Amino acid sequence: MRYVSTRGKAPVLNFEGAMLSGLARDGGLYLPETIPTLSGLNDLDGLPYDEVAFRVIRPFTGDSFSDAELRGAIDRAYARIEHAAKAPLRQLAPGHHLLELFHGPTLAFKDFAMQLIAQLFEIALKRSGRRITIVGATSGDTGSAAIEAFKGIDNVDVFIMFPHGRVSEVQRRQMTTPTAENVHALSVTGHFDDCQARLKDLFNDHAFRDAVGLAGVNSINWARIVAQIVYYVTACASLGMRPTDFTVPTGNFGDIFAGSVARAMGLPIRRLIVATNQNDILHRALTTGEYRMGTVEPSISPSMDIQVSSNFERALYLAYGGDAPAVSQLMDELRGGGFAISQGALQALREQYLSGRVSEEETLAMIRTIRAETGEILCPHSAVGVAVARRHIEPGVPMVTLATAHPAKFPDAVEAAIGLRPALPPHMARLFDLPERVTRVENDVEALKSLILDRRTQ
Ligand SMILES: Cc1ncc(COP(=O)(O)O)c(C=O)c1O
Ligand SMILES: N[C@@H](CCOP(=O)(O)O)C(=O)O
Repeated sequence: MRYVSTRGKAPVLNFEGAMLSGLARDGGLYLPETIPTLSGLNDLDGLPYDEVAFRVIRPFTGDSFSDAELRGAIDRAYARIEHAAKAPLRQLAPGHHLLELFHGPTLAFKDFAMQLIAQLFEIALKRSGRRITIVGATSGDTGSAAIEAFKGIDNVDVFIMFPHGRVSEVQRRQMTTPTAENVHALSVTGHFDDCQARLKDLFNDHAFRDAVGLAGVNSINWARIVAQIVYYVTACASLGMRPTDFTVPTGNFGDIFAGSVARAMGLPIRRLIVATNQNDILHRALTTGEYRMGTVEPSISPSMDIQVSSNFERALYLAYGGDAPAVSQLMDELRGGGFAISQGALQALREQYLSGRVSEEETLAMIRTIRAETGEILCPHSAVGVAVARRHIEPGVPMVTLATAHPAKFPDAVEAAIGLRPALPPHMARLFDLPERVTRVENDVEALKSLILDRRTQ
């Protein structure tokens, strides 16, 4: 399996190379040259999650990992997800199901991919003896999942940038309370897009990149996307492999893009619906054909307060028929504030994705409604998804909404909706008693570089 960059000017790599690179050297994102077909779809129902994960991920990894290495990594990763089904489906209403992705150690869907890639990084680094520096940008959940998954792993230093004052207190404490010396939480002035832009600046400085062995674990990393395909497969298997719709709370477009790869592998996914909060650039782009940046308004679903949606580049690459120069041109225009999608590409995108936007009031109302109707307490991101899904349910077609985080990660929003604060699970009971370790950093790439050079293990 060979991986190519969306911008067409980076070396073609195998799975391990693409995984350890994160962002391609030309600034683009890696994609496989072809998407493999998943055989035996009708034999998957009832199989353990780990077995389905092996069958889904194996075709992407090529000769990078032996079967035994991949199975071992999967077993160790998913042993940490505290639900027998790992990603259980819960019926909210006839025909509407919630795919619960928050039973991992940091209570968000990110654990599914992060736990696995930490295992794969460890195997690859042990084999090569290389040392790397992971830098990540987070609006709260990627960072906590990365710190949890990579803390204490040999040959890796981890630096996570989060926007100062714009993550929930639980998310911040998940990043600032671990004591492992190889992890560093950085509170950056600005918003998530600033963190993500600085991350790309670091990758695009090749001298720095090579000096520190820079690697990325955001969903710019193809290995993240691969691991996120698996739960679409288990959901379809549980629903009898019949045409099914999915609604996905969306920010960086990684989770929904994994759904489109699942469909390309042969899954009977009928519609993929992008659900955004008031930061609705993706909904506007799919509706109008114009991808134009405005200002980010902090919301009660902060993990989706994003304007530069990194994986949209992968979707554009496919919609433009693999025309890397066209994608590079759009990304240049994005630096000036936005771009217009060609008619042909817009039509191709609309064949792949529908979309909807949910206001703050609608999000709160949906948390209340679902609590009253079913007893389930949604996190605000999942509530955005459920609200959009309910506009699109059609008789006879199951709708699955991805529940991307546990409500206890966002107690203020939940309390504003239903007047109670959901309890953290027992393994996080001491979170508010632990001392925090965090460094304040300006939104400045040179300041970040010197901090990383200074703190990383030599
Ligand atoms: C809880 C939660 N829901 C939804 C999203 C959006 O997912 P994606 O960035 O893959 O679109 C995120 C952040 O990524 C998140 O943390
Ligand atoms: N919502 C995310 C933003 C980063 O997303 P990623 O999937 O690209 O890592 C977060 O919680 O950090």
